[in-house]
Amino acid sequence: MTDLPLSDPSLFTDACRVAGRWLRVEDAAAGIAVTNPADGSTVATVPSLPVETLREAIAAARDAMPAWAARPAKERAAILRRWHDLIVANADDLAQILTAEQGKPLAEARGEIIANAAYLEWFAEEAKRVYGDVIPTPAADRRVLVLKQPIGVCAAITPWNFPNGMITRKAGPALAAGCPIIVKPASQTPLSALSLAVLAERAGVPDGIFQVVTGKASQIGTEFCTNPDIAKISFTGSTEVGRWLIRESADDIKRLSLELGGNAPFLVFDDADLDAAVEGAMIAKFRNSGQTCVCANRIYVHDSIADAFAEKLGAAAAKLQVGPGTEPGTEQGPLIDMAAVDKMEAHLRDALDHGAELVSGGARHALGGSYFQPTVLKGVTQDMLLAHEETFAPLAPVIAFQTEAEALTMANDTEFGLAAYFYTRDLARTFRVGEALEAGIVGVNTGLIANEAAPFGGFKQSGLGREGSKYGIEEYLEIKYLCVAGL
Ligand SMILES: NC(=O)C1=CN([C@@H]2O[C@H](COP(=O)(O)OP(=O)(O)OC[C@H]3O[C@@H](n4cnc5c(N)ncnc54)[C@H](OP(=O)(O)O)[C@@H]3O)[C@@H](O)[C@H]2O)C=CC1
Ligand SMILES: O=C(O)[C@H](O)CS(=O)(=O)O
Repeated sequence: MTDLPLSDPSLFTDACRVAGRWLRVEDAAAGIAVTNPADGSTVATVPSLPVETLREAIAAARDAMPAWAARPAKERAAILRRWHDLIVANADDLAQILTAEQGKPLAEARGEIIANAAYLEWFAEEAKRVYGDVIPTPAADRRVLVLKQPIGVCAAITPWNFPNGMITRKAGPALAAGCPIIVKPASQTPLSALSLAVLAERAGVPDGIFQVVTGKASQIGTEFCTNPDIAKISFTGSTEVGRWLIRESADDIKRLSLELGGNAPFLVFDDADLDAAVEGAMIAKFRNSGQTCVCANRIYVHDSIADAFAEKLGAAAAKLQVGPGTEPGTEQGPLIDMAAVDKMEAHLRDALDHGAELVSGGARHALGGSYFQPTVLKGVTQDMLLAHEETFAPLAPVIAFQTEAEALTMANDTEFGLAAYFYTRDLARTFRVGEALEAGIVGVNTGLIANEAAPFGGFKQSGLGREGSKYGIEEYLEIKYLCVAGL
């Protein structure tokens, strides 16, 4: 079935999980080939399910929900916890599967899996703490009781950049709240989702509660948006598709959580620890080959240290070992596809044509395919393309600024507002800048900001809702109050 070096080969499956059955390409009219970006080889072919099968999955979720929601939270929590433990125990195998379809280095794949399995553990705990309220009312003979109830059948549409983690982030709170969830993973990276379904079954997640469907995105998206049995859609991906989901689901007023594009600014003030800022920028920019929604897209550095910062960043970037994710020592894998390379080159060319200077990198990598040299530019200005569009690739542009006010104006000059970062040792500036940045997540003296205890999500066109933390489960709950009279 696969030549990947797995301790447990049964974790690798090309079958979708629908209504308690495993459906292969033979059960569908067509298949979707999954390609290894490291060498272009075909890893597997998953089914392109017809809409009738998708409707079956939705009906199975609807039918399975009452029993799941009625189980004591402690029981749902125990199942989520078991699923978490199985993921952690099998993290090496899951990393192999992830790297084979996505390209990131094995260590990063493992990191993604462990860090995001933590959302299952976190929400297993939160399941037990979905508290209501008793509210005093203006009438002496009445009380208002506030209950929180599961929102209904949920659908998740997830991207290729975190094929494992974006699923546990959504499934954790949904299942904890008492909701079933149907996941449609990215067509480029469905195998991680399918392996999670194998482990969910082993953990005791009942049939219909966690299902994975693969197929034509627009067809699945339309069904999710228009099927009356779907109450909520949680999406991570491009802003364009996020807007489409809002429009398409408007008639049914579906609940939506949207984690969309970013264009994160990374500010380095003249009082910052320069080496720490370089280290943070390396993580915020080059993790996952620059393909994270919280990637530092624009690096603003005080004019007095901009050249020194660019040289240090360029030197660090030039040292990154580029190669197949499975090769020991690899720090940057291939980009997901050639379209990603084209976008990187368009941004690079535009910057160079308008006067930016190359500090390091700047070309496709000798390995060919979608490998690209980690690249650092200086002398970048705010009018260049890369200051306004998410590059989603290993391109680090350094833009000099003179004053804090100017840095903030440039940082906030975007329709996006997911993440922002800044480096300073000045306490007053920490609060001033932290409060002024228009972003849902602000990293202060760090380039790594996500964890299960924190609310992850954006301002402006970066989306709606939050994942993780005590706030994350609210996205999967409805508030109801009982007005009890005649007391
Ligand atoms: N916020 C983030 O983490 C991410 C941001 N992006 C940004 O988006 C850009 C484009 O990446 P891309 O992969 O095209 O992102 P998309 O938004 O197209 O894809 C993300 C997910 O949405 C699905 N999808 C696409 N069209 C529809 C539709 N009409 N209805 C329902 N689901 C749909 C995809 O399915 P399928 O794979 O089958 O097409 C995939 O599962 C990136 O360069 C980056 O800037 C991308 C990925 C993640
Ligand atoms: O791209 C994303 O969705 C996030 O960047 C993943 S992470 O930063 O939370 O790992």
